[in-house]
Amino acid sequence: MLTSYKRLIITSGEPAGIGPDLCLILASQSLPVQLVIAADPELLSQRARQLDLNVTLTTFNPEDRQPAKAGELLVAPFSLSQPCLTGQTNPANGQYVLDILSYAVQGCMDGLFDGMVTGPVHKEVINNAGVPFTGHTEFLAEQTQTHKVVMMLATEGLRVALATTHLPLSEVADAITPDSLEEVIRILNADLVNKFGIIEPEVLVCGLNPHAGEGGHLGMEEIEVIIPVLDKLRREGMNLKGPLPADTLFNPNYLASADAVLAMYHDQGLPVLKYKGFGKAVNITLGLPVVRTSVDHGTALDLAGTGQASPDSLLTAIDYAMQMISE
Ligand SMILES: NC(=O)C1=CN([C@@H]2O[C@H](COP(=O)(O)OP(=O)(O)OC[C@H]3O[C@@H](n4cnc5c(N)ncnc54)[C@H](O)[C@@H]3O)[C@@H](O)[C@H]2O)C=CC1
Ligand SMILES: NCC(=O)COP(=O)(O)O
Repeated sequence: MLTSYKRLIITSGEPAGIGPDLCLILASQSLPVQLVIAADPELLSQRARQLDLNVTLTTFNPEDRQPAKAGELLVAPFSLSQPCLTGQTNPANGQYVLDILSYAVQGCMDGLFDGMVTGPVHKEVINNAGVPFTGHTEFLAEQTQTHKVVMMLATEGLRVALATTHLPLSEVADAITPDSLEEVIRILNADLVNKFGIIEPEVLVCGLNPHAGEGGHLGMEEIEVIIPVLDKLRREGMNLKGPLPADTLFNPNYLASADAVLAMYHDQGLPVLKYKGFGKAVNITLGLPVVRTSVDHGTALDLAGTGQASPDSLLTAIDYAMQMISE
């Protein structure tokens, strides 16, 4: 019997951070999927020596589909602009990080890969390299010419999606318009159904202001924007609760029956999610034409090359991607 294995591209992220370490740790096990690591092979060899890991690096051949074998990494080779010092970022290598991401997403669009799993990047370094960059989420939307995507993080027992992504706090209220909120909820609802198999998802929607505006005494966005959008979508049959005060929503009574929480901004929802599941959570971009999952953590420059970085979130991200690409 001929088995065709699915293929995931893993982007190794910021070279000075723990991304390369985690890719090397992946080689400690076999998996029923082909993993291709996009990275500089010299960097991987250097980091493997630092970590005392014995890993064979083989150049990726698109004609060959084999599952990931313990002890070996398939590498799609890229070259750093300048040698990398472990733990020390260098803007000269910012474009390397972006080239890898572009290759991965284009490969997914072209059918070379079935999905992409991203290692952590350092947003500031890429900006210091002269390229405006707020995050993978926005970059991948742009590269795939997708008008709207939604960031959602998930861990055991909790999913948190965001109405806005990487925005200065001062711009958040203006960014939550009736149209944008409606689009976000439609994408979230559709992907919970289509990608997660939930028949009638229940979504808890946070207010923007303290106590969800306290009847308009602490802000008008709930009355002017959020409630009308929720009412409209409820009339179409969506199961939406809220707007609920974000400080009391994250309790077992509300969460027991919920399939996801929609927070209005990054730091309203993600601290709760990361408190519950940091290191074992996954970041998923909803609404993209390709499957993209990611680690829940950053570059952890302090841990690069030390052997102390946990691969659990990367493994969770691979696991989610495998579920999302399985037919
Ligand atoms: N997926 C991505 O590309 C993400 C990138 N970042 C970027 O990472 C950079 C650093 O961000 P920070 O806020 O310092 O967050 P961070 O996640 O890199 O570090 C926070 C703390 O968690 C620890 N940590 C992180 N990952 C770990 C792992 N796998 N195993 C064990 N401990 C781990 C670190 O040592 C540190 O103590 C920033 O530039 C940020 O934008 C942040 C979050 C996600
Ligand atoms: N807090 C999540 C995060 O910042 C990662 O965002 P992205 O790079 O996946 O868009």
